[in-house]
Amino acid sequence: MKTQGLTQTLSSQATWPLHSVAQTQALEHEAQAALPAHTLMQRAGLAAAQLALAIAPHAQKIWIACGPGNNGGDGLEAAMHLHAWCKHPIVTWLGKDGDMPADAKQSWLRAKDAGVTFAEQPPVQFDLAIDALLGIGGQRSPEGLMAQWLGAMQRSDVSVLCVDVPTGLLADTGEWLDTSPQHHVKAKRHTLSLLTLKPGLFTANGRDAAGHIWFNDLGVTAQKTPTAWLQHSQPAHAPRAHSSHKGSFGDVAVIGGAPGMSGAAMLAALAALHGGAGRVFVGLMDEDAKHAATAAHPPLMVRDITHLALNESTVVCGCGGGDAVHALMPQVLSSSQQLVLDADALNAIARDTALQSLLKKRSPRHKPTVLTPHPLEAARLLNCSAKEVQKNRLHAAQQLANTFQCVVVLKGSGSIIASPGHTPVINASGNARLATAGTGDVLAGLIGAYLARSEDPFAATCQAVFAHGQVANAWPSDAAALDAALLAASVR
Ligand SMILES: NC(=O)C1=CN([C@@H]2O[C@H](COP(=O)(O)OP(=O)(O)OC[C@H]3O[C@@H](n4cnc5c(N)ncnc54)[C@H](O)[C@@H]3O)[C@@H](O)[C@H]2O)[C@@H](O)CC1
Ligand SMILES: [K+]
Repeated sequence: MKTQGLTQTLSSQATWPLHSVAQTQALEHEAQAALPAHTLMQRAGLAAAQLALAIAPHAQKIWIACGPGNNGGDGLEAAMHLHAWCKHPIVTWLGKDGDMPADAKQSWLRAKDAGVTFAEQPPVQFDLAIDALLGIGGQRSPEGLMAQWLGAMQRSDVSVLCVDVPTGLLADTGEWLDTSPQHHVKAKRHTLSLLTLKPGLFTANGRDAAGHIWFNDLGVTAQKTPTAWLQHSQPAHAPRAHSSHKGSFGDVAVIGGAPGMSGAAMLAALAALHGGAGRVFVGLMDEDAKHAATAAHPPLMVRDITHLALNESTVVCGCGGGDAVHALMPQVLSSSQQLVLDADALNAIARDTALQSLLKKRSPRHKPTVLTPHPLEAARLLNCSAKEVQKNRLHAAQQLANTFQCVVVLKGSGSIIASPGHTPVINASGNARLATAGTGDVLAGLIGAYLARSEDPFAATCQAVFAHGQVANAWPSDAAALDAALLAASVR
């Protein structure tokens, strides 16, 4: 077993394994059995103290809020180091003598012996706060003193370093233990994930709660298949061969754009074009919009829907389709070689069990399908509420994928890509710039382009989702606001 692990920022690796709370606890037990007692907590505390110095090198007064369990023990260990390094840590601690885990008790005794300052209340002024209240053992909503201390941290402008997990966040799902407004986090935040990276840090409320994420494996290597993978970057596109031609990169056919909504289909089509599809056909449902669309975008081939070669194309269906798209769905589901279903196409399927049967038949016929629901569309397909979907996004995405034998992209902060037989992926790119109308249409078109030139629908979908988010990440802060048209023109 390695010695003290290294604290890393996530940019050093393209993908990261994410482990559930149960897997992390099993790993912790194994490692503890192989190491001298108390080793892991000492490593955790040292890593937290070192990171505190790195993120706030000039901080003198450091408030460390410690909870009753081992997360609090990590905070107490950190306090000892900061004290030894001539900083001024002040610990407020919720543990009770005689009623605490053995590791945390040892740390408490050692911190007292070392002369660390303990206080009943947080200091009025502090330069850095360390949240060591709850980690992966948090099971109920913080209340009383713990809630007060969390509120004080969250109201302060001072940076907060969360040990392992932001207190109150469920490490498996990224849901808050409660929905109280104290979670509107203001301060700059860092989270040091210990032993493993947990999925809840990257999806649902996790990204806002955790801020900048750091990882230290405490010198322990996780061997088990992870619960999910984090996609943090992606390989550059392979260069196009000189001999390639428009047929080398596949045909995408976009179907949608009912009267008044042709813009949505055009966004998807433009994204497919800029995303590298060889040829992009558009079957607009709004007859009156066809001329204008052809004139405005000559590279797109606007056609009658009945003239599209569905059985030779990657079809993107549903963007701006309205209720009228329902009538087209039996043919789209039966004939399309590869298929991306978005928006109104998903709503049509959710309402009609006959369409659901057609969708389920596609996979056995080797016709890959990608569904791109946002949480409400996913809820309609799963016959539950959007709240239930958000409660466990990994589970909801996998359930949809298994039910319909499709690749599923569950959109939202930390989009999830699931497919039967694959470990799900959480996408790390993207930000709130994408929270604007039409970005979902762009994503559907881009997935179409990536699918059209790939043999592996799951990998192609993961790459397209990452590339879509990456445009928002790279968008200059002083440039015009990123709208869907700019996004469609910028995707690659
Ligand atoms: N045991 C060890 O050696 C190690 C522990 N580690 C740390 O230990 C953490 C897990 O420790 P625990 O399993 O003790 O769990 P936590 O410390 O996360 O919290 C569990 C404790 O808090 C109490 N609790 C839960 N919700 C509460 C609430 N709302 N209000 C008040 N009390 C509440 C529980 O009754 C229990 O006593 C990890 O997240 C990590 O920070 C890591 O440092 C790895 C090594
Ligand atoms: K914590």
